[in-house]
This record gives sequence, C-alpha cells and structure tokens, in this order.
Amino acid sequence: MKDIKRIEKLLDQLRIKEKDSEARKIFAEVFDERTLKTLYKLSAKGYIQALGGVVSTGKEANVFYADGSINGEFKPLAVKIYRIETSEFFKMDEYLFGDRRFDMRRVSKKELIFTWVEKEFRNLERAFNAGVNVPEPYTYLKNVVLMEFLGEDERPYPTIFELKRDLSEVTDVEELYSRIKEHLTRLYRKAELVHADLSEYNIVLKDNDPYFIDMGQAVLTDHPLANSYLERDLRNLIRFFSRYGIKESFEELISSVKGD
Ligand SMILES: Nc1ncnc2c1ncn2[C@@H]1O[C@H](COP(=O)(O)OP(=O)(O)OP(=O)(O)O)[C@@H](O)[C@H]1O
Ligand SMILES: [Mg+2]
Repeated sequence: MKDIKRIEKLLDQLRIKEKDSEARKIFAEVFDERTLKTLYKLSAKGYIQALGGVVSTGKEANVFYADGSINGEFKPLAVKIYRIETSEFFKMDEYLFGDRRFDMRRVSKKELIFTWVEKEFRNLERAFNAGVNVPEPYTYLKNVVLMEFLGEDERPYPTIFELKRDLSEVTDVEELYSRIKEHLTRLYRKAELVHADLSEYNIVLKDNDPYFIDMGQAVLTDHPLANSYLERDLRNLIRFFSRYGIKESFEELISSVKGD
C-alpha cells in the first residue's frame, strides 16, 4: 500500500501547479513513491520549478508539462516518466541487445527501464547534436527524462497524425515531406541512428517544421536489425504521405536517405 502521508508531502514539495485536489489525486495515482522521489530530486536540483498538467498518458510512459530552469534560464519542459512496473519490458530487449553502447550483461531486469531512459536521452542528444529536429534533451534520472517542451502555453504542438485532413490546409505537404526526408537523412548519416518507431504518431509539427519525438527505441545504424527498422520507418512514411498524393517508391526513398 502507498503511504498516503508521505506521498502527500512529496506532492507538496513538488509545487504542483494545479491546486485542486482532483489533480493531486491524479498525480498520486500515476506516480509511485520512487518516481515522486526522483521528481523531487530533479526539482531540488533546480531543473523542475513547478510540475504542470498531463500531456499524454500511455502504456509505457506518461508525459507532463513543467516549468523548468536550465542553466538559470526559464524553459518549458516535457517530463517523460516511464512506468517502473511496465509489462512491456520484453519489447525493449531487442532494441537494447545489439546496441554496443550498452553492456547488457551488467543490466538486471530491474534496471532495464533505467537503461532504456539513458538510451532515450543519449539518442536525443546524438540526434540533436547532429542538427536533427528533436526536442533538446536536458537531463535524465532513473525513469524520468527532461527535454524541451514542443508546444505553446503548456499545450503540445500536434502530431501530423492529429492534424489528419487539416494537414494540407495548415502546411505544404510536399515541402513537409521533403523536410522530413532531410532530417531522416541527417539522422541516418550524421547521427548514425535509425528511429525504429517512426510514424505519423511520432512526428510533431512546430511552425511547419517536422520534429521527431519518442527516440527511446532508436538504434545505431550498425545494430543487427537496423535495416529492417529503417525499412519499417520508411514504409510508414510512404503509407502516410501517399494519402496526400506524395508518390515515392521505397527504393527511391531508401537510397536517398542512405545516399548509396
Ligand atoms: N518534447 C515534447 N514536447 C511536447 N509534447 C511531447 C514531447 N514528447 C512527447 N510529447 C507528447 O506526449 C505524447 C507521447 O510521447 P511519446 O511518443 O514520447 O511517448 P510514447 O512512448 O509514445 O508513450 P506511450 O507509447 O506509452 O504512449 C506525444 O504524442 C506528444 O503529444
Ligand atoms: Mg509515441
């Protein structure tokens, strides 16, 4: 059982922006005590100034908004919090084994989620440093990643999935497709990463510019399954954009991304 008093105290220390008890109840339900402690540490270090509302709740992770401070500067944050007790651990295996950055012989099942978080952070960092449009990663601790919040007034920018039919009204789809290709190419050739879960759900539109999110499963291009992940990513793009009249063959797309 959760110790309600201790959780209440941790919630107080986190300076949660919503003052009503309903919001606090949600936080108390979503976070286990360990996660609250991790969040508390991130706020004690000054990164999280005040925790805001829920942006997204998923099977493996929840995303929250927070007012943040990075090197003394105000920054809106996306706080991505993985569930410690996730049932999806087994799916993480294939993306972690085969990645030479991690010595999986030394990672226990319990630590798998923490390695996953480190991987997401390092993938974001690699991509960001290569000039790929991704949220700027700030830090990570245990099961929590702090990154740039892509949004305005605490509301996230839409994914291209969410825009659906409006997509061709709000932006030049052909231009968007070629921007996505440009960033995918940079991701592959410069960051030497394959996203491995690329689809309309993980591309956000910020001022007509595509941003890739959700990089936890991304692998290095020398991962044994990198090619099949890349193929899946590219086929997802072709499928989505074919609805908007974009016709590019898989062969054309892959050779333009890989440059061979
Ligand atoms: N940096 C960010 N800025 C703004 N919103 C974000 C950011 N990262 C994620 N989000 C929002 O949270 C949602 C889920 O994020 P993400 O895709 O990273 O998690 P997920 O792994 O798909 O979670 P799950 O699969 O458990 O639902 C996104 O669709 C987006 O709306
Ligand atoms: Mg996602």
